Formats: sequence, C-alpha cells, structure tokens
Amino acid sequence: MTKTAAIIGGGVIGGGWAARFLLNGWDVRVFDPDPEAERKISEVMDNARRSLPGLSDVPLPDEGTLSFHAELADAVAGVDWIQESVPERLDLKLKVYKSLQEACDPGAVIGSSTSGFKPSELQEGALRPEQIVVTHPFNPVYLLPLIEVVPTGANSAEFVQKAKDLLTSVGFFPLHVRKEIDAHIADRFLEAVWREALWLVKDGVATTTEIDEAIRMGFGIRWAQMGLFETYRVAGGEAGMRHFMAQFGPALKWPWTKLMDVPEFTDELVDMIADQSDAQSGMHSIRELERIRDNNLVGMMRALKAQDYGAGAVLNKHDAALKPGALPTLDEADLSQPIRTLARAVPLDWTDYNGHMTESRYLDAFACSTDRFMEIAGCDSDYIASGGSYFTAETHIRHLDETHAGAKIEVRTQMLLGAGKKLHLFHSMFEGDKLLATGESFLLHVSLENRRPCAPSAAIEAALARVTEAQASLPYPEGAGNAIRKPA
Ligand SMILES: NC(=O)C1=CN([C@@H]2O[C@H](COP(=O)(O)OP(=O)(O)OC[C@H]3O[C@@H](n4cnc5c(N)ncnc54)[C@H](O)[C@@H]3O)[C@@H](O)[C@H]2O)C=CC1
Ligand SMILES: C[N+](C)(C)CC(=O)CC(=O)[O-]
Repeated sequence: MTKTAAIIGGGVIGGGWAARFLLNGWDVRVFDPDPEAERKISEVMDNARRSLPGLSDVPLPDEGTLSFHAELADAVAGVDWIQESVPERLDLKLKVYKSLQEACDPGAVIGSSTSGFKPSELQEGALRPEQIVVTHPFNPVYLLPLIEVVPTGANSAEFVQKAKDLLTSVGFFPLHVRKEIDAHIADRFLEAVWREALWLVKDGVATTTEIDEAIRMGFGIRWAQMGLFETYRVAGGEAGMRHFMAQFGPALKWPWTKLMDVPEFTDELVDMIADQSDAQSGMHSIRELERIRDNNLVGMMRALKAQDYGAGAVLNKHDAALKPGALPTLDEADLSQPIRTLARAVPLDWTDYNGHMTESRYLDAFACSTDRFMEIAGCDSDYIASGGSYFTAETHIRHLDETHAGAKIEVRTQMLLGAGKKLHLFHSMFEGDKLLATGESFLLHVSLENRRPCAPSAAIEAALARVTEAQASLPYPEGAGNAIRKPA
C-alpha cells in the first residue's frame, strides 16, 4: 500500500524531504503557512526530478501525489511519517508537536530535522515522547543519503528500527547516533570548519572564494569518498594510523586552530562575508546554484557507485532493493514481443552541451540492454566465469528524437538471429510512446580462454530457440540493416 508522509514546514529542508518521499513513491501532504510554499516546493521538485531518478540504474517507483493543507490536523491524520522542518527554534518546535500529536496516529514516526537540538529537549512535555526522534538530513535531502537518527531512552528499540527501515526504503543511510549531543555528529564538524572559516575571513587571511578553493580542490574531494580516519590512515604511509598520530600529535598543542574561541557576528563581519559571497557567486540564482551543485553531486555519486564505495555502495543497495520486478526474466516476459531490457531515468551526467542525452550514452544504454538480454538467455556472471561470453562485432545506432535529464526511458529488444555462435539484436529506445533511438548489434559467442568464436552452451541455445520461435511472426524492424547512405 502507498505510504504517506506529512511535511511540516516546507522550506529548504522540508521541500527536500517532500521530493525524496514523492520520488520514492510516497504520497506527501505539506503544511506550511508561507503562501509561497507551494511555488518553492514545485521548484525544488523540478530540480529533484532531473537529478534523483537518474542516480538509480533501475526505475524508481511511480511518483506519489503531492497535496497542500491549510490545517495541520488535516495534513497529519493517518499518515505513516511526519517530518518536522520548521525553523530552528525550540519553543516553535514544541508548539508544533503539541498540535500535531493531538491529530496524528500514535503509531506514526515524528522525525525532526533539527540541526542541533537534542531529542530529549524535543520530547520534553510531549503528549507521547516515545513517538518523537531526531532524523537530521543533509541538503539536498533528495540526493544525499545521510540521516542522523538520534533517539533517547523514551523511544523503543522497535520504534527506532521501524524508523530506520522506512528511511532505508526511500534510499537514505540512517546513521544511528547512540548518545545524544548538541548538533549530533556531522554538524559538530561543519560547525568547527565554519567557525574556523569565519576567523580566516575576519582576520583577513582568506576570502570566501579562497576558503572554498582550499576545500574543494583538495580535502573536500578526499573526505567525500573516505571520510576522515580512513584518509589519515593512508596519510600515515605504510605504518598507518599510529605513525600518523605520532607525527601530527604534537600539532594538537600548537596554535593550528581557533576553535576554542568564536568570532562575534558584528555588522561589519556579516557585511564582509555577504559582500565576498555576492562577488563569488552572485552571478547565479539560488536555483541555478542548486542545479550546479546537483550536477556535481550526481557525477561524483555515480563515480562512487561504479566503485561500490561509501555513498555509492548505499545507492547500489537501494537499486538492488528496487530491482525485483523492474525487468522481466525470460519466463516472465511476453516472448512474442520485443523484451524490456532496460528501464531507467536519464542521469544528469548523460547530458551534454546541447542540453540533451549525449550520443555516447545511447551506446551505453544499448550495451546494458545487450548485457541484460545475454543474462536472461543464460549468459550470466556464473556462465561468464565458466569461460564463455559474447563479444560485440558491430553496432549501428540511429538517433530519432531527443531526450533529457530525468526522463524515463525504456529499451525493448527484438532478436533477429540467435543461432550457433551468432546473436543479432535490435534494440528500440522509448520515452513513453516516443521512439528515441534504435541500436542494432551483432555479437559472436566466444571462448574466453582462446578468445575464438564457438557455440554457446546447450542451455543458451535452448533459450535462444525459445525466443526465435516466439518472435518468428514479428515484422522485421524498420531501420534494421541500415547503413549511412548518400541522400537520394
Ligand atoms: N538549511 C539547512 O542547511 C539545514 C537545516 N536543517 C534544519 O531543518 C529545519 C528547517 O530549516 P530550513 O528548511 O533551512 O528553514 P526554512 O526557513 O527554509 O524553512 C522553514 C519553513 O517552516 C515554515 N514554518 C514556520 N513556522 C511553521 C509552523 N508553525 N508550521 C509549519 N511550518 C512553519 C516556514 O514558512 C518555512 O517555509 C531546521 O530545524 C534546521 O535546523 C537541517 C539540515 C540542514
Ligand atoms: C548549517 N546547518 C547546521 C544547518 C547544516 C546542517 O544541519 C546540515 C547540512 O545540510 O549541512
């Protein structure tokens, strides 16, 4: 059954939560007194639709339904999850919990996006403290996997597990913070770096641009893939972490930080930082900056997916959970028709300077379809490990229409020949009913030992014979056997 989330406070963070739930198939109800909330969330949704679905290599569930509610009680009645993302003021958050707990289901999870309040502070005086837990996200909430889950003794172990399971089901990585502390775990680092950066600007050591370069040209990229301790272990050389600590231990006593002291936010400092930031980034609107950020994040996270490491491993796990049912097996497919061999959204890093899916990615998509066809015919990873596989000998692609980031595409594959060592496939790529491209491939079965063509296993021959018989009455596809010719 479709699950429903209520988003209380639909600003920067609430909008991101709404997008994450909607694009993972949940219905979402929003309560926010701001008359601009609907416009803002619709703009966040536009950015989320172009970036999140393509991060997966399998289709996400159909998008849920978004509704806006004038009454808090209306928004929260009967929902599975309530995410509070109102401004960071304790009195306001406590007031909101009081009203919403009078109207919501006692079994619903009430998660708070608070950046720094401890869950015990949020539970104080609540009708049902056991229902409230910190679930602290990171901006953009629709892309970044981390959620800090901070419970107290008032939350049962079953409740915490249920909250973590629901978060995992929409692609998050719930990090269980075992001991509550102001600002949880990650924001303590952000706060340390932020405070240090304020001093560097105030003291005239560096501008906002120089500080950002110091981060993004070096340790920021390093942190993104390995974090802090694993990075420093490597920095210790062959002697590892112990050597690292021996070498840099004394620095802890040197004046390498001003963390013990905090600069005052005087008008002068605020103006200096705001002016430098305007000069650095003021040529872009916030929505443009969000798109630049999302393009970069998607590219980096897809690179981490290929390595199955860090955030990339979380994404792969989410794909695996979504995969059942996405593509048919040989037994599930209607073999009398071309077989669905690919279904996904166009990722941001598949688009180019013309603003559409770039040509090399068509080959990428058709190659995935060929791999899938081989897999369902029995040429799967076990078979390949046993020494047989197919090599592609020739490919011909026709580009018939454009498609763009976030678009849902599908490839259906007709087998034109599957006999002996020869395999001839014709892939058609669609966006809805629109034919975008065709890809024709001729493959040869080979022995991976001597790299020479040879007949496939009897099981593969039998599977291909089934497809041959079932597809025998399909017309020869328009465009098959084409070559580039001089116009008549
Ligand atoms: N902005 C960030 O980078 C992050 C913020 N957070 C946390 O998320 C929470 C929200 O922060 P932002 O989204 O940045 O703030 P925001 O100012 O962008 O959004 C807050 C929204 O709450 C609405 N609101 C105010 N009173 C309300 C009420 N009584 N009921 C319903 N809605 C109400 C406002 O109209 C506004 O749309 C805070 O607790 C913050 O610490 C967490 C992670 C990152
Ligand atoms: C600045 N901040 C404390 C609101 C940051 C966060 O809470 C997390 C984030 O997204 O950086």
